[in-house]
Amino acid sequence: MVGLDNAGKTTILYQFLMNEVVHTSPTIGSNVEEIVWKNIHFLVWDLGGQQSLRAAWSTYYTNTEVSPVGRRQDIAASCHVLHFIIMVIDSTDRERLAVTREELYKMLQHEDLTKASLLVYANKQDLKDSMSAAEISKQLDLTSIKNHQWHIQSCCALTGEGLYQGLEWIAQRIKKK
Ligand SMILES: Nc1nc2c(ncn2[C@@H]2O[C@H](COP(=O)(O)OP(=O)(O)OP(=O)(O)O)[C@@H](O)[C@H]2O)c(=O)[nH]1
Ligand SMILES: [Mg+2]
Repeated sequence: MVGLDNAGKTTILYQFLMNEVVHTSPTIGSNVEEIVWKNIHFLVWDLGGQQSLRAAWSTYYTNTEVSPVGRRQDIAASCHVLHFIIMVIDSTDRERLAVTREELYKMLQHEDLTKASLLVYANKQDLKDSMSAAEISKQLDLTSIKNHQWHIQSCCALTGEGLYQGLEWIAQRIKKK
């Protein structure tokens, strides 16, 4: 799970895990949690989005299924593992959408992510000056993405609205494989 700082990644992760809004501070490094939903184990890596930390994102692209916890390596070895990119966007952050776009296309070109599908969360829809998913999709030129499956989902991490619809899209993609 990637995206610029302040997008709401950590808030989303813990909303999934605990059904509540936790107090966050900017992530330095990463958080990793396992979310189980509809019998699917999502091992979610939440990466810090500050500019100085973005260069480190690519170090997570390989072997994302292997966590420091040995038990999960067993799970990874015995199960069908698929990789997804979840990109979280602060839908009010118009000024930095171009930066997000740059980071997104850099990721999609990375050789370790050629098979990854992309879920974009247009977060912070509760704020009245937020851009719609359609507007963000247009600005990011998502329709130009041909080599990756993608989907954009509007959401609000504070209420949880839209979050599971995003996971549902991932679940559907898993079923089709
Ligand atoms: N209004 C509103 N605020 C949100 C929403 N989601 C997250 N926030 C707030 O946005 C701020 C940043 O959230 P984080 O989850 O820490 O952001 P992050 O993407 O993890 O940031 P980094 O760790 O620096 O990359 C916090 O104050 C959150 O409470 C949302 O849907 N609506
Ligand atoms: Mg964070």
